[in-house]
Amino acid sequence: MKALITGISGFVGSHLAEYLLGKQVEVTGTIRNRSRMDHIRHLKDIQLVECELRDPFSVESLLAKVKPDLIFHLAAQSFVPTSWNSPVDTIHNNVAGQVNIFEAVRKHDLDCKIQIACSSEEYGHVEPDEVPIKETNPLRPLSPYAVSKVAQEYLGYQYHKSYGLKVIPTRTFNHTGPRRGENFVTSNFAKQIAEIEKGIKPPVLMVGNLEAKRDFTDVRDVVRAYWLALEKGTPGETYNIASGKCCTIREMLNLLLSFSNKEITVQQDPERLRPSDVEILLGDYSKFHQATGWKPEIPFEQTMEDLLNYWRERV
Ligand SMILES: C[C@H]1O[C@H](OP(=O)(O)OP(=O)(O)OC[C@H]2O[C@@H](n3cnc4c(=O)[nH]c(N)nc43)[C@H](O)[C@@H]2O)[C@@H](O)[C@@H](O)C1=O
Repeated sequence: MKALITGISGFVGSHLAEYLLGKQVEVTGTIRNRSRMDHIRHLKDIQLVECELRDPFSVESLLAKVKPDLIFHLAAQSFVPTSWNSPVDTIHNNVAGQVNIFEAVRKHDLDCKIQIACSSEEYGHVEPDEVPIKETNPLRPLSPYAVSKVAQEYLGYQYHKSYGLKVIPTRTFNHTGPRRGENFVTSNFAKQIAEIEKGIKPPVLMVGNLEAKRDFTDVRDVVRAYWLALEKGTPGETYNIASGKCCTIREMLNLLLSFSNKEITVQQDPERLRPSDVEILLGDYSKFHQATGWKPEIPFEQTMEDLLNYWRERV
């Protein structure tokens, strides 16, 4: 069994590679020349291919060579604030990259299953009586990033219907754990605490909007879900991957602070506020559970402690 992971050097890609190697799957991953390699340097049994997904020729030759049975399409511009600063780049990167993959699969008549990493951000504005959110909820995206994910998902549907591609979109809610990029809120706060503990930074933790509510799953549960999505999911169907619980960003911060014995004050940085923020994301993952048996296993407290310890070893 051969798997291709786009964006293997990223946060989720590196965890997925570890998981697949544990299942004796042959793993090939795409990187770009500016990719950081620190998350995958320890993985000796993977093949790496330099590939710019926005370039159709590069993608075509990759797929002709690898001929994977499974594709996990994770590569994306995934930071919501960047999508306001560079909307065209986000849309181009996320949408064109995926179309190039679909076109190459079609052209080479590859019989593979394709998971596409879609997002709870697609739901965007959610009414109070719509939680926990089911897959049937309207999509009201609130950022260029969210729109790019809606486009990716609809293209998955269209290529499935038009050409029979076995596409399975996963709408994953927030996920975190060791190796989470430092821009994202959980890692950003954990890194600041680790720096304060080491005396590298004054004991003032900078924050944005603490009132938003998010549903966090551990990345190690998420990569298991991606494997199950391709093993047991139905092509053309979309699945929520979530914990079914949510907390405010303030509650998440307080949990992180409870692991530290430093006196830390919290200060809002207006630069960290967004033109529009999704107020609440709380997912219903029962459709995915029924299809695959998956449920999250790692408690949130453990995820956050592991993340803080990850940063304590690095700053
Ligand atoms: C499912 C979805 O999940 C992620 O998108 P996100 O929810 O935007 O993630 P985040 O960690 O940047 O923000 C979470 C919340 O936290 C608030 N917040 C407060 N203070 C800070 C702060 O200081 N930094 C950041 N980054 N956020 C802050 C911020 O305003 C927002 O309400 C991506 O993986 C995305 O790719 C994806 O698909």
